Amino acid sequence: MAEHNVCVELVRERQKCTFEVQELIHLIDGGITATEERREVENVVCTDPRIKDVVPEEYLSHKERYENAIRKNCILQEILKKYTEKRTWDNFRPSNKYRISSGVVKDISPFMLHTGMFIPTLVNQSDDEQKAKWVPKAMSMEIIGTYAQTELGHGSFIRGLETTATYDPNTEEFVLNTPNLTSYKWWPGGLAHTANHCIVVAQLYSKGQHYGVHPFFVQIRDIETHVPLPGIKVGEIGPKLGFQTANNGFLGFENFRIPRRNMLMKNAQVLKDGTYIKSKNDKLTYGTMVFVRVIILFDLAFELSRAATIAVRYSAVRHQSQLKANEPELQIIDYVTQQHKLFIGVSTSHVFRVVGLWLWNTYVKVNADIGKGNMDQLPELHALACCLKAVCSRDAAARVEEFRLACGGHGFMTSSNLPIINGIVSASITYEGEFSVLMLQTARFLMKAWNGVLARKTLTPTVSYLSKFSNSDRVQWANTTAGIISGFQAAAAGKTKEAYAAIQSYLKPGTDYEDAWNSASVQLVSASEAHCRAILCEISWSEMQRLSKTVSPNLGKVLLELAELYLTYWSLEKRGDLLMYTTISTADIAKLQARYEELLALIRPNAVGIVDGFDIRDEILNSTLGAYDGRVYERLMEEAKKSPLNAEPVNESFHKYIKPLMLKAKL
Ligand SMILES: CCCCCCCC/C=C\CCCCCCCCCC(=O)SCCNC(=O)CCNC(=O)[C@H](O)C(C)(C)COP(=O)(O)OP(=O)(O)OC[C@H]1O[C@@H](n2cnc3c(N)ncnc32)[C@H](O)[C@@H]1OP(=O)(O)O
Ligand SMILES: Cc1cc2nc3c(=O)[nH]c(=O)nc-3n(C[C@H](O)[C@H](O)[C@H](O)COP(=O)(O)OP(=O)(O)OC[C@H]3O[C@@H](n4cnc5c(N)ncnc54)[C@H](O)[C@@H]3O)c2cc1C
Repeated sequence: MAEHNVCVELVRERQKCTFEVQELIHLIDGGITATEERREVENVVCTDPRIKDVVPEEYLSHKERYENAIRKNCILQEILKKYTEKRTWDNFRPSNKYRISSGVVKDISPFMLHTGMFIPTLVNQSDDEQKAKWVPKAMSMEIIGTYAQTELGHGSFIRGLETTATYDPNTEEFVLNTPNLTSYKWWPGGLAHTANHCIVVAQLYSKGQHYGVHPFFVQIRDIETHVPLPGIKVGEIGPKLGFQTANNGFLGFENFRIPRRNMLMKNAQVLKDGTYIKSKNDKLTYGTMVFVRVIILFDLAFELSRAATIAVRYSAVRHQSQLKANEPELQIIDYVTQQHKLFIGVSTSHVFRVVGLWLWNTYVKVNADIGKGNMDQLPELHALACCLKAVCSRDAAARVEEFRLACGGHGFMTSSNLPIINGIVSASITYEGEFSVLMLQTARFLMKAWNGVLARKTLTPTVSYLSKFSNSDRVQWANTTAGIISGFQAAAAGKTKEAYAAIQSYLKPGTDYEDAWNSASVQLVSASEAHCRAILCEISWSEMQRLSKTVSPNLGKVLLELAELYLTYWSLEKRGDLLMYTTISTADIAKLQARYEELLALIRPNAVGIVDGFDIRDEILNSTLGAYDGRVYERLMEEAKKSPLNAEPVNESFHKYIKPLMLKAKL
């Protein structure tokens, strides 16, 4: 970016920066080559003239917006394919594909479920022969798919799904049916008019027996004409709070037949005569959801980095109010309340990225063990993925909303892109497992772990701290990062113990365990949250410490400041818990508050440099407020002028309605 076009505030901010921004960019990307490759492909995509919209997408009708999203995403696929053929991008991460898609359409790609869930399910749930047949076609986009699990009547409770797949040994086919209105598939992204195939999760019946939900590979449209196949009822579910271009659909089946080998058979099988071969673990059917819950953390870190870049740059450009009489109006970033709104969001993006990588590595290891037949660590991975997906999505939505508020009125403009990012992030609290539902899954694991504590068993690594803090009432507090982490673990242990005790207290004679569980469930969710916060604090601190040793001292210092800010912010937010479960005093809290304010001041000079370190191109930011040059007001006006209402000085509604109204008023 040519520095001469940059507004004076951002030039000054960049001069103040105490570390090398390029070094931070390489750290986030995973190396210099990775940065170069990402930039190369972003450059090719974002400078393609076919990608640029003449009319901003938010002015298009619902239908036009979808068609435009498809057109541009097809160009993106074409470019990516061409480049992948040309060279091997060893360092080009899958997450970069997602990142680039934000430079193509502002909202969600209708192909997201193809990449995010259809392909992963084919890879993880098909046997070798099925994989060889389907995966190359899906990878090359010869076929386009989605993941159809949720129904009108059931989303969370997968065992309650109603779509049936009944095996007919005479023809060696499954017959798919949608028995009720509530059994219609409802929500899958790209299902409405994009996909010609999908993974359908349905209740399996064979030889008159019911075997629970299983995944099936189903073609729903003709490959040539795209017309829905006979027996398929498919359409779009309509506008939503966000995800306008995701093309979410509904789907019903009427005696729709698929070959026997279209059941994904890596885990369970149905033989030609209808004999059912059970999976080693029936929860492996839920494997794609675990995978997606893990990668959602990267997505949240990225969306937070976009919102942070917009709000921090804008806050450096924007001047408002005088702190002292006769002095110039302050850059709003110099108000400490503004720093309080901004910097925790910046640091949270780093925390989610490093914890996301840790979770990804855990996932890879556990998955490799599962491949060798060892399922021992699956419950721990499931419990981790559930609470991290739930808490991080909720936190990310709160942070994006705070960034929007930090931009005042202009943050409410669609052209700021904060409302669209808000919609994208809010959706993630619900999809891939609703917040409370996932938190209660982790709580199940915690209750079992507490049984282990009582039985003096050795606990699995992520809950081993429960044993350490099981006996003491209030844990000794220390105003250090190690002390904070111990404090969070003590709070998690205390809450787990209390939730466990609450269940026991509700378990009066004649009360079922499930009812006692329900009565204690507010406490169970609270225990899950505390456990998750302990993990976020412990892992982010150890990872940021490790990373800080791999970079220059100046950058290392900034990374540690961001990590400490995260710990200190959450200690202050959760001071009530710390007062209950540790010996923290009011004097200790005052010290934490003082350190927090000190950290805000330390981060302040580097704030613009830190968000520059996310290295998000203007085309991917899509924001009038966040562009690299800081020409906020010019861009707001340029975008306003694009409103179709500004194409004519007098709108015809004046003559049709307003004038008659005014004339009637005169009478
Ligand atoms: C290098 C990185 C690459 C990065 C690439 C980045 C690219 C980014 C690109 C794209 C991003 C992808 C974005 C994708 C967008 C997705 C859009 C949304 C899609 C969807 O929403 S699909 C639908 C998702 N639906 C759900 O999530 C439903 C939620 N419900 C459930 O999961 C379950 O029903 C339940 C867990 C709530 C309950 O199940 P149930 O069978 O009733 O089980 P229980 O009786 O409660 O428990 C039984 C037992 O099983 C354990 N268990 C449950 N689930 C699992 C599991 N998944 N794995 C392992 N174990 C499980 C449970 O804990 C119980 O154990 P216990 O009895 O206690 O021992
Ligand atoms: C933008 C978006 C995209 C989506 N994409 C897809 C897709 O591609 N494919 C697909 O299959 N699905 C998709 N979904 C569906 C999504 O996975 C479900 O909406 C989600 O799993 C929640 O299920 P539900 O809607 O049935 O909510 P419900 O389960 O009905 O939740 C409603 C309320 O009930 C509460 N509740 C439910 N069960 C319990 C319980 N056991 N204990 C306590 N409280 C409970 C919840 O906490 C919540 O407050 C998408 C959803 C959205 C919003």
